[in-house]
This record gives sequence, C-alpha cells and structure tokens, in this order.
Amino acid sequence: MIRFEGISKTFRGRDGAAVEALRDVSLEVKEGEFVAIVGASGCGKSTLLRLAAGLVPPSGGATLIDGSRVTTPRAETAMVFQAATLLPWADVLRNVTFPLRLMGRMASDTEERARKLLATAGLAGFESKLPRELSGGMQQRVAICRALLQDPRLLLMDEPFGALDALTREEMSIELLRLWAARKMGVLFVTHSIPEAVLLADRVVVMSPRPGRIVDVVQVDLSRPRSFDQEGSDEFQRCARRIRDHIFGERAARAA
Ligand SMILES: Nc1ncnc2c1ncn2[C@@H]1O[C@H](COP(=O)(O)OP(=O)(O)OP(=O)(O)O)[C@@H](O)[C@H]1O
Repeated sequence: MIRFEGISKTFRGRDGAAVEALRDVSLEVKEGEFVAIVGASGCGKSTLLRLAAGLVPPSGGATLIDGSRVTTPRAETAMVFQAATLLPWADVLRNVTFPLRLMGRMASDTEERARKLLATAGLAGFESKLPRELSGGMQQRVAICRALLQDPRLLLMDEPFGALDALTREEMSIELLRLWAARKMGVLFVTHSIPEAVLLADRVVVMSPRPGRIVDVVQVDLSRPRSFDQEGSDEFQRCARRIRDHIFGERAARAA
C-alpha cells in the first residue's frame, strides 16, 4: 500500500551544514499490516513518518501510496505524535472532530462515530471535558481517536506512548491493538521500546544509527490477539534478542 523506494533525506542545518538523516531506505507496508520501526535516537525514524505523511519531501527516491507519489498530506494517512497536541480551548468531542471539520469532511454521522470511538477507548462521559481535565494517558487516547476518526488506511504513530508511565503504556498498547484489529488499517509505529515493538508488530524494522538505513526486518510470528503473557515465549525472546543484537551490537562495534 505504501512503498518507500530508495529514500534518502539530507537536511540543511541553520549553519548550512548537511545532515544526512536517511540513506537508501526501501520498505513496503501492506494493507492492514502493523510495522514497527526501532533504532537509535536520530536515525531518521520520525523523518520516515513525516515523508509518509507528505510533510517533507525526500532528497532522493520516492514515497508511493498505491503507486502514486506522496507530495502533500493525504486523506489516506493520519498521524499521532508523542505529545497529544490537543486544542486546549476545545472539548474532547471537538478535538476529535477537528481535522475532519478543517478538511470539510464532516458528515451527518461524524459526531455519532466520534462518540462511539471515544466510548471504545474508555472515554465515554468525557466528551465535554477540556484537555486539561484529563490525565496524560486519556489525552493521548483522544489523540488516537482523532486520528482513527479520519478512517485512515495508514496510521502513522511517532512514539505515541513515549510520554506515558509504564502501566498506562501497557494498557494503551493493548487498547491500540483492539482498535487496530477492528479496522485493519496499516500502521507504521515508531518506538524506542523493543518489547513494545515485538508485542505490537507483524514486522519490526531495525534501523542503523544516522544516516538511517534498514539493517534488518524481523518477522514476529506470535498469534493474535496479543497479550503480555506472550513476553515469556520463545518467539518473543528470539525477536527481541535479534533486534537488541543489531542495536547494541552496532553501538558496541562503534565504541571499539
Ligand atoms: N528539519 C530539520 N532540519 C535539520 N535537521 C533535521 C530536521 N529534522 C530532522 N533533522 C535531523 O535528522 C536526523 C534524524 O532526525 P529524526 O527526528 O528523524 O530522528 P529519530 O530517529 O526520530 O530520533 P529520535 O528517536 O531521537 O526521535 C537528526 O540528526 C535530526 O537532527
């Protein structure tokens, strides 16, 4: 569905120096597939998502959705960031419907769908609350509902649980899997957590330190629905070890 073809991306810093963020990245995410991306800080993970969202152009190569080049944001994709980025003056319902209002895509059943989605995410009764009246985890759930209401074919998630405490993070992971299973959209999910990547994904893409290249793609053969009980399984351990070996093995080699 989305294909990165030989992507390279070089930024020019304010001092004029070139920063090569990505080098020759090729990757495909299929319809309904959950793909996680892990790698050292600064290896270009967010840049890859921003390319998919049409927020930045590549320096070389192409990002294609259904074979056509992504040059601007598209209705097929929605993005969730590490911070919930809610409008502080708008209540939960208006926050969730805001992008569709902005895009002129409100339909007669949009509010009803938003309420249902909020209920599924455990936020029934909070529709009229302002963001500051919610916990961090609840705010992030609102941000996820806001993205899902757009009914994207591809959901782009940039460390969406990074700012949450460990317990909320686990709860949100399972919640996300439930919502994803009900919709079967493609997901491209950036995380720093190897266990989170293995728990969630069909495939985990491992990137090298900058300039980011793909060093491995690990297929996770765990049954679905997933649960934390699977963390002790041989398959979970195998995947986690393989990813860890790449990340820490490369770091150790560079230090030597
Ligand atoms: N707009 C920009 N201008 C200049 N340099 C940039 C810009 N955006 C990203 N970079 C640089 O590109 C590299 C990759 O950044 P990116 O945010 O994609 O990495 P990341 O893997 O998501 O990092 P982290 O895990 O720390 O969030 C970094 O060195 C960053 O400083």
